Amino acid sequence: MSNVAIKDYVLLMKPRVIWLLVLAAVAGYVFAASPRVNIAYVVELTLVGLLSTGGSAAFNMYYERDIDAQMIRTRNRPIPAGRVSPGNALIESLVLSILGFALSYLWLGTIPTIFVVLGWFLYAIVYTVFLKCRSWSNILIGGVAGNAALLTGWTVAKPLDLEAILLSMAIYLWIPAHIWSLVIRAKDDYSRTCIKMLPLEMSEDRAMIMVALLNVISNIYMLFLYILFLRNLIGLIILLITAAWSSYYSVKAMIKPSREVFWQMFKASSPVLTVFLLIGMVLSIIK
Ligand code: HEM
Ligand SMILES: CC(C)=CCC/C(C)=C/CC/C(C)=C/COP(=O)(O)OP(=O)(O)O
Repeated sequence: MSNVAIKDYVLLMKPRVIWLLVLAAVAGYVFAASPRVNIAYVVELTLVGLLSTGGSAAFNMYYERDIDAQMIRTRNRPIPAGRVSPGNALIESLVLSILGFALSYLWLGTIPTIFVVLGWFLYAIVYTVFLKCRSWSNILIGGVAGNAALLTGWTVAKPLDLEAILLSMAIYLWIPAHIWSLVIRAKDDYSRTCIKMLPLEMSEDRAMIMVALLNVISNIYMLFLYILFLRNLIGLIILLITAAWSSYYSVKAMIKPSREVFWQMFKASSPVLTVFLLIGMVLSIIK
């Protein structure tokens, strides 16, 4: 198999995206296990996370190959570009996913595996197959898969509890601004497809105000969690700076709305969640 082909089979896993899902799962574990963190579980969660989220992403690319061909952002993906056959992509998806589920059960146990399978099913089947072209509520239901990623890690160390749910809600509340900021910026692209997204069902001005506000609400919620659970001034200041940077784009969008500022908001979304998870892990271990 040539290097090009291997690269395309890796691209089917959406590596630019799933690394943060794996970090969410590892962070869930560290939040629950601190200060007694078992590196073996961190490695196992990383491998299970890569396999299961990568398998779900490959299934999404297989199932949505016709939609991907319609959007400028996605038409050069391996299947619409003709570099990987749909059949091979489906095989990769199923092999990765089943291996991920099996290793999760062997290494992590029943409850974490339930969250892995739940996350996979919510994203690959409920969101991708049933809702994406049927209702703008697709991300409100599919977004629970984001909770599942963090809860997979948490339940390796502790039973599910209110703290776990509140922490996982940082991801759930982060998703709408994360995806809808991209939808606003790529409105013409999305409008060519069957995909339903709330910003496409309302005036652009109202969509911009809604997403700008959701972005600020998501940032405030993450700061609230730090104050509630971590109470570390340095960590709070670091998150505050990151959240302020992200919220700056919301303020900019409110003053002078433009599609470009929503691209900047989208690109700022992952760093905010990354800082929240990373600093949260460090503070959990040292507190
Ligand atoms: C229903 C839930 C979600 C939807 C619909 C969604 C949608 C998207 C889309 C359309 C992209 C652009 C992909 C591309 O063009 O390659 C993206 C990028 C990304 N997503 Fe999400 N996402 C969701 C949940 C999540 C979650 C839960 C995480 C992590 C915890 C995440 C992490 C990322 C990252 C790291 C990127 C790359 C961002 C960048 O390029 O700067 N997403 N997402
Ligand atoms: C535990 C587990 C397996 C969880 C699954 C996690 C999860 C929430 C995955 C969503 C991340 C992702 C690849 C979104 C792309 O959305 P999209 O398909 O709308 O993006 P696209 O338009 O770029 O294809």
